Formats: sequence, C-alpha cells, structure tokens
Amino acid sequence: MAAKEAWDALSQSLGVPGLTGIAIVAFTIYLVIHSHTAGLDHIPGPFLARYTNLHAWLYAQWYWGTNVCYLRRLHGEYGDVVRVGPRRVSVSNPDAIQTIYGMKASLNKSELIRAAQPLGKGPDNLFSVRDSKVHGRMRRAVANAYSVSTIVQYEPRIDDTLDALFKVLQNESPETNIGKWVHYYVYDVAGNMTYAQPLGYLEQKCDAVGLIKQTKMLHRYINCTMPMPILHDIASFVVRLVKAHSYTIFHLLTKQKVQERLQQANAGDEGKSETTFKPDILAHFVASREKYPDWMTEEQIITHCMVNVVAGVGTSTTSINNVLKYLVAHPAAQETLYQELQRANVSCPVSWRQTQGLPFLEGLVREGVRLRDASSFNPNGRNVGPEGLILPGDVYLPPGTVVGIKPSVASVQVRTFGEQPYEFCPERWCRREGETEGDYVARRTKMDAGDMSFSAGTRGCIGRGIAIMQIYKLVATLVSQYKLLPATRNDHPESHYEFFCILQPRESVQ
Ligand code: HEM
Repeated sequence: MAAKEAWDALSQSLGVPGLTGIAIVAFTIYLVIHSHTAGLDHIPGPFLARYTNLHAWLYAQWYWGTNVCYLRRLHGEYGDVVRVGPRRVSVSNPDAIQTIYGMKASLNKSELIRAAQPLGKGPDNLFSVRDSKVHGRMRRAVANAYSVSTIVQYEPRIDDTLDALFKVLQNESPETNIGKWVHYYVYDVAGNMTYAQPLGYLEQKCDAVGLIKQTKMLHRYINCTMPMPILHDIASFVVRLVKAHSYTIFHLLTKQKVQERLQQANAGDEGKSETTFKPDILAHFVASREKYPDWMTEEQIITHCMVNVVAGVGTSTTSINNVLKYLVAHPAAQETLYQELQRANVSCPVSWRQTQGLPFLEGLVREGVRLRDASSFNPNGRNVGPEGLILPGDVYLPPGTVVGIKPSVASVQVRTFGEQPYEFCPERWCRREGETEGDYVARRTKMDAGDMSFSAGTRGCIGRGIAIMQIYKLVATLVSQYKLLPATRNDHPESHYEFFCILQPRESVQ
C-alpha cells in the first residue's frame, strides 16, 4: 500500500515526460553495463553495435532483398575480428575456422538460431537444435541416409526428375525462364529423394505445394527476428497464447507419407514397396528406428523429412543459376565445358560417375556455390563455452560470446582464394599452366579448408553430397544437350531465382 502511494506521488510530481526520461536513463545505464560486462571492449567495431543488437537489425532490414553483405564492409574497416553486437563477434580470418567450428571446440549453436526454431511449441530439428551433445545424438540417428555410399542410391530419383525437366524444356519456347525451371527441378528432386514423390512443381508448372511463397515469408521473418531473437520469443509467446497452429499442405503431405511408410514397416510389408529396390531417404530414416528408437519417433521423422526438403532448395537453386548465368555470359567457358563433357563421352542424363574427374565442371560448381547470394541468412554463430576461446592472433573471447564466420565473408578472402575473390573464376580451382603438382595441392588444400559454403565441423552441411550430385548432373546434362544463349527479352524477373536465356538444342548448333 505504501509503495502504491509512493508511486502515485512520484508519477504526479514527475508526470509522463519525467517518467519517460527516467526509463530512458535507466535503460541506457543497463545497455552500458551490459556492454562493458561482456568483456569485449578490446574488440573494435561500430559504436552503436557495442551497446545494442539494433545495429545489426537495422542493417539486416536496410539490405533485405539486395545481395549486399554489410559484414564484408565492416571487416574491411575494422579488421579480422569485429564486434557486431554487445556480445557478438564476427571473424574473417580463415585460420579461425577450426578454432570455432572444429570437433575439439564442439561449441553450441548460438541464440541466433532461435529465429529458425519452430514458432510456438514444436520439436527442434537438426538445423535448429543448439546443444552440441543433443545434436550429436540426433545427427548419428540420420547420418546413414547421407553417407557417401548411400547417396548414390538416390541417383535414379534425380534421373527421373531430370527426365521430367527435359520434357518441360522441349515443349517450352526456346527463350525460357530457366531459373524458374531449375527452382522447380530442385524442389521435385528434394521430394523424390526424400519420400519417393516429386512435389509436383514440374508437372503442374507452378508452386504446387506453396513452398516458394512460404520460404519467401520465412526468409523475411528470419531476417527480421535473427538479429534480435527476442522478437522471435515474443512472436512464439503470442502463438502459444492464442494456441494458433496451422498445418500447411506440405506438412500434411509429409505426415501422410511418413505414416504410410511406418504402417508398412510395422506390418512387415516393406518388401512390396518400390523403395526397397530404389531407396529414398525416408526408407533410411525408418530403418534407423530400430537402432535409435528414441530419436526417430514419428514426429521426429516428419521433421527430418521437412527439413530435408527445405534446407537445400534455395542454396542449390542459386548455385546452379550462378553457374548458368556465367555460362550464358561466357560462351568460351561454355565451349570448354562442352568439350570436357564430349571427351568424357557422357550419356543423357549424365551419370554421377561420369561427372567425377572433370576439373572444369568442378571449378564451375565450386564458384557457383561459393558466390551464391551473399545476403542469405545463415545463423551460423557459435556460443563460446565456459573456458573462453582464444582466436588466432591471441584474441581472447570470454564465455557467452557469440562468434561466427559467415560463408559470405569467408568466400571473399584474398588469402584463401587469391586475387579478385569476388570474380566468378572456375579456373581458380584447376591446376594452372606451369604450376607444380605440389603448389597446386597446397593452393587447393587452402581453398578447400577456407571455403565455408557448407560450413565446417560437426554442424557442417549434412546434405552436401546430395547437393553436389544434383547440381553436377543438371549442369552437365543441360550443357551436353543445349547451347545457352543470352535472352533477347529484358523483362525484370520476379525474384533472384529467375532468369531468362535461349536454349538451342545441340544438334541444331552449327
Ligand atoms: C548448395 C547447396 C547447399 C548449401 C550451400 C548448404 C549450406 C549449409 C550450411 C552453410 C550449413 C551449416 C549452417 C551452420 O553452420 O549453422 C548447412 C546445414 C545443413 N544442411 Fe545444407 N546446404 C546445401 C544443401 C543442402 C541439401 C540438399 C540438404 C538436404 C538434403 C541440406 C541439409 C542441411 C541440414 C539438415 C543442415 C543442418 C546440419 C546440422 O546442423 O547437423 N543442405 N547447409
């Protein structure tokens, strides 16, 4: 009662402006204390970033939809280690990759990943789980589905999707939105490999299960919440409060596929299934239930399948489109690739085995992946553990600091990739004229170790092999069948997943 009377007296004497002033001063004092107790005063960075994550948030909103990575500029200005938030540090030195992402450090994912966790209440997935021990168990349960020896079993499913793509292209006018068809191909490969069903993009020639629209909204949401994960917590709280839940067509389709397969397995009917002879990823998930029953419940298998479909579509599409755009603009490079494919006597579709040992194809794809959308979200920060962390150059980071090396920052390091790292240059991955074998191996080892496109260590991309296989096969088959020429139309594509070119069948090429 006394407290209430004191509060009434104070608010009457100060009024609203006075109380607002006190609140602002108190909040500023909190920000200053929060900043100085982080133990990061020795790390340079923008003034505002020392006190609030609003700095990162503003930049993320400002550059949304552009291909600008503001962290590259900050590293240019402040050096290898930059303070980008009160308790956040961005690193550009490739020598720090093992320190931060290596098995020995085994750091937990940072709070930034919260933005990619399910809204409201839902199971964590392989991508979003933070604790490295929990993640290790989850990953072991699914690892077999992604091993080098397993993924070749999925090749017939990529071939089926390539057939579908080429049928569409044959019936299209030669000047076509190849970027859009690539996007549809990648979605259908993902569905076909995951649960033996293309998602219908190439057949229906549209966003068949709404994933393109949803992904766009999700990226917008993550771009807004990731720099300040408290915004995600507020949204999650509201969702829980109103008990809102909506199931998308994609979720229902995945659930149905998983339930059908689990019923078959429980009834001992797998022998009759097509996937016994032509396994998909779900077949491996179901098989792994026996060994990891607690980690492969129905709900978890549904989540793994959904992540599997959405995790690699945008990245694979932009990588392929980068390669194709380069080939359209550089006819000589296209000819080099075509000659390489001719010498390898490739079939149609080009097989995974035939794509091995083709250095120019490899160089093209490595550049396509390395230089994909720089602004793409990637909350790959890690939390420094209780012992702290010492970065190369003896820079100490105290416990609780969020530290990371963004792929888009690592990808433009001169010390890793040589001169003009912003240039798309497939030859940088090949042995140069006059270069000794030893020098080439040393240069390649450095580039391989410094390329963060698929991240590194225990949380590195589990789908890397699958991504590379579907990209190699598409690029090689397309260029072996068609000559790609610049479009004559100049209408503005709707998204960076789209672009036009003319496809001239190879037999008609003079
Ligand atoms: C060019 C294509 C791709 C690129 C550039 C890419 C990139 C990445 C990166 C950078 C990470 C790690 C993020 C971090 O460190 O926090 C990651 C993780 C992951 N990726 Fe990919 N990815 C691609 C394709 C795929 C595909 C096709 C799949 C599925 C078949 C996939 C599934 C995953 C999963 C499940 C994770 C989480 C792994 C874990 O935390 O254990 N990715 N990816």
